Amino acid sequence: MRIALIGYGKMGKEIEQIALDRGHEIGLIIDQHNPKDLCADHLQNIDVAIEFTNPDSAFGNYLKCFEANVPVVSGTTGWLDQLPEIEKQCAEGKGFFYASNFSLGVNLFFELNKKLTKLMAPFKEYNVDMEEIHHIHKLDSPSGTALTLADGIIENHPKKEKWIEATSMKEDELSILAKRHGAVPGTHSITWHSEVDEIMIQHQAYSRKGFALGAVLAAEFMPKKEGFYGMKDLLQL
Ligand SMILES: NC(=O)C1=CN([C@@H]2O[C@H](COP(=O)(O)OP(=O)(O)OC[C@H]3O[C@@H](n4cnc5c(N)ncnc54)[C@H](OP(=O)(O)O)[C@@H]3O)[C@@H](O)[C@H]2O)C=CC1
Ligand SMILES: O=C(O)C1=N[C@H](C(=O)O)C[C@H](O)C1
Repeated sequence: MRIALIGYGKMGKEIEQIALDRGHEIGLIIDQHNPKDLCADHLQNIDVAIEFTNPDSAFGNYLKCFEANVPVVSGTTGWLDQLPEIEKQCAEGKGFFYASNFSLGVNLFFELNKKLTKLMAPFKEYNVDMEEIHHIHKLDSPSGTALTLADGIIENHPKKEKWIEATSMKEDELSILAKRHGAVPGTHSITWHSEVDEIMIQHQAYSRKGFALGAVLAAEFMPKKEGFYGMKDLLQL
């Protein structure tokens, strides 16, 4: 498979290594210094583009790939206000795969979070909050993963209506505390606490390898596909 890497930073480089190990070819590399190369001519022989850039660049990159009819796998976070336009283009025949987190472990953690929320919801003795810790270079906050976890709680808890990036005493608000520290690849913790005890579930990434492998597996899934896909389609969760 010929892959275009859009974004050649921490994730782009990790993905390149795994893609080469799995026998793929990197046909094009785009970063901030050469974004003009992201045009239909250069994308001609590309089977799939993998996009890991930043919240401001991602949407424009998707549209350029769509113009060239190249399906996109994207892990960039912080652009979801433009999701309706991407969904519209997918309904019209473009191919797009998005995950706030591509690791197998986090996607199992998403399911565990929903199940635990359903179990805890009837017990008013317990309230819930979330903490995420990432490296100091991260641009968006809370993380995309934290927002997916928050959706999993809000959809399954009758009292929680919205998340807030602060400590909240309000019953309808889910507090998310975002911390930035050193080179942490990504740690997410959810704590259900009562006056007498607490139950905590946590996912801690040891490196970016799990994210990168998931993105390459998604890329292998996407060539010639139309529509909007996510990890549930890939992992059949
Ligand atoms: N879904 C998931 O599983 C994961 C998602 N992420 C997300 O992926 C994104 C990237 O993360 P990470 O690799 O750590 O970030 P980095 O900052 O290390 O890399 C970003 C890359 O994007 C490039 N870039 C910036 N603007 C453009 C542009 N207009 N066109 C093309 N390339 C551009 C940068 O170029 P230059 O080097 O020249 O500045 C750099 O190569 C973030 O949004 C992060 O939250 C991260 C890990 C896992
Ligand atoms: O920026 C990162 O590094 C990460 N971003 C994703 C997110 O926002 O959830 C996934 C992972 O946590 C690493």
